[in-house]
Amino acid sequence: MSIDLQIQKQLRAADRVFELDIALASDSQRIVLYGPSGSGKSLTLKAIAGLMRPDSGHIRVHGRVLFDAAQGIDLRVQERNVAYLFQDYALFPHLTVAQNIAFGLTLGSFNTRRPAQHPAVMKWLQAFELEAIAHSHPAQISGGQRQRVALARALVAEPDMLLLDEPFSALDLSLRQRMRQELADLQTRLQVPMLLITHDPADVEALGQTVFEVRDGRLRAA
Ligand SMILES: Nc1ncnc2c1ncn2[C@@H]1O[C@H](COP(=O)(O)OP(=O)(O)OP(=O)(O)O)[C@@H](O)[C@H]1O
Repeated sequence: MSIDLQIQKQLRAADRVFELDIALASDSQRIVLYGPSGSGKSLTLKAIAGLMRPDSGHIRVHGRVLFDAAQGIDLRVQERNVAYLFQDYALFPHLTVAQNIAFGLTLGSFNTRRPAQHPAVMKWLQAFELEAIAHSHPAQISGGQRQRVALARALVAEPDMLLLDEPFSALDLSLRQRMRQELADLQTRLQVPMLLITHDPADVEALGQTVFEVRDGRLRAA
């Protein structure tokens, strides 16, 4: 099973209460959570990554328990072995492309001085055709290149699952189409299970092998 998740969370803000109550289990390699803004997609993704703690339930990825309220298990973000690709990619502006990718490595092997020489960093620079811009900074490269750098940084630690938050929203239309195809090809090549959240039907079309629709904090099979 790629993922087995059942979580509840109640969030209060001023006079509003939002109830998240999500249960999904799938062994698909490409899962898409699809739904309108404010439906609970990001909260679900954050719970898997360990950035939001559910009130109750459990989360298992690849058979590994990341969270289980009843058993008192709540692995730290660094222990979860899942990669999170943020909507705006969250690259470090003061680090080069190679340094950004190296940052995704576990602390023991992180070497800021010569990251472009690290075998794992070299592998991803080559895989994403980023060698020529290895020493550039994020502000000096294109949107598509930035996305590839963010993907490389997410994948360099060989995660059990790749979590993607609206990965194409920052790109213009033509690039979006191309990057969708790139991501689909990449997923086929690497066989890393991915879970993507989006409100864009074109993402569902291109990448959704298994699709769940999220409405008002709950799922319904799409
Ligand atoms: N810290 C918080 N406190 C209170 N309410 C919150 C908090 N974080 C999120 N919410 C509420 O929970 C609901 C779901 O938020 P979430 O970010 O998961 O939506 P989403 O489906 O990812 O939307 P979008 O596509 O706009 O990012 C929203 O109504 C939001 O206002």
